[in-house]
Amino acid sequence: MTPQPPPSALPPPLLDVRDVTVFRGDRLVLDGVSLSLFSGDAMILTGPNGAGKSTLLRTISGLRKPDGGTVERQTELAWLGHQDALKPGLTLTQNLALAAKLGTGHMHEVLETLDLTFLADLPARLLSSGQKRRAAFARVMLSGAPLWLLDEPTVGLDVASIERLGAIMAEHRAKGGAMIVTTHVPLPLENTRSHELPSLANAEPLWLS
Ligand SMILES: Nc1ncnc2c1ncn2[C@@H]1O[C@H](COP(=O)(O)OP(=O)(O)OP(=O)(O)O)[C@@H](O)[C@H]1O
Repeated sequence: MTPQPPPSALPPPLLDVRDVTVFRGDRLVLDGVSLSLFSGDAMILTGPNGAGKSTLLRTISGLRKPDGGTVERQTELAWLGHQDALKPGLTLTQNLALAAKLGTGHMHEVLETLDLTFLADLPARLLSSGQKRRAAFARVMLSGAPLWLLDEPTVGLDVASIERLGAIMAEHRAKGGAMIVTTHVPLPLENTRSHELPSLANAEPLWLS
């Protein structure tokens, strides 16, 4: 007979970050950061400019390796960086075509949800900065990934768009997704957890032994 887990056993976290240390140049930016993320979680990553929020998200995403510690995840992720990464001469739909092909989201649905349908055939160079940010976020939705790493998703967004983003995030969590979000403005999200990164900017340069 297959042994069953005890009824009280918690499911494993979608993401488990243990004692992560990262240097940039000769500076220690992340010093032993640990956090876990479970299905339905929304974690707000806070800290002053330069505290290492983007560095942590890039490390979790696998874009850079930690100098110490481990990052374990049980699921696919989608990462939204500072750059919107849209090709100016391609239309919005053309820009999103690859993400739609590789992911499980539906282009029509995602454009509608983000109020981008009326811009679908416009070259990206003609989009406003807030529209570009929404377009970049469309890639995250198109991926269908359960784990979202969102680096300042609200930059350039108006109040209505921030409200819409909050609703999208809440729906993602309700479906079992999870996210880490860096932001310098309050988000319309309930029951969030927060993780504050201290600024190590004034620390003496250190070297790995
Ligand atoms: N390529 C690089 N080489 C060396 N140092 C870097 C590099 N990129 C970033 N840094 C440094 O790493 C530190 C953390 O930067 P990071 O962008 O992760 O901070 P942040 O908390 O996201 O800041 P912000 O709130 O301004 O977006 C900063 O001191 C920055 O100067």
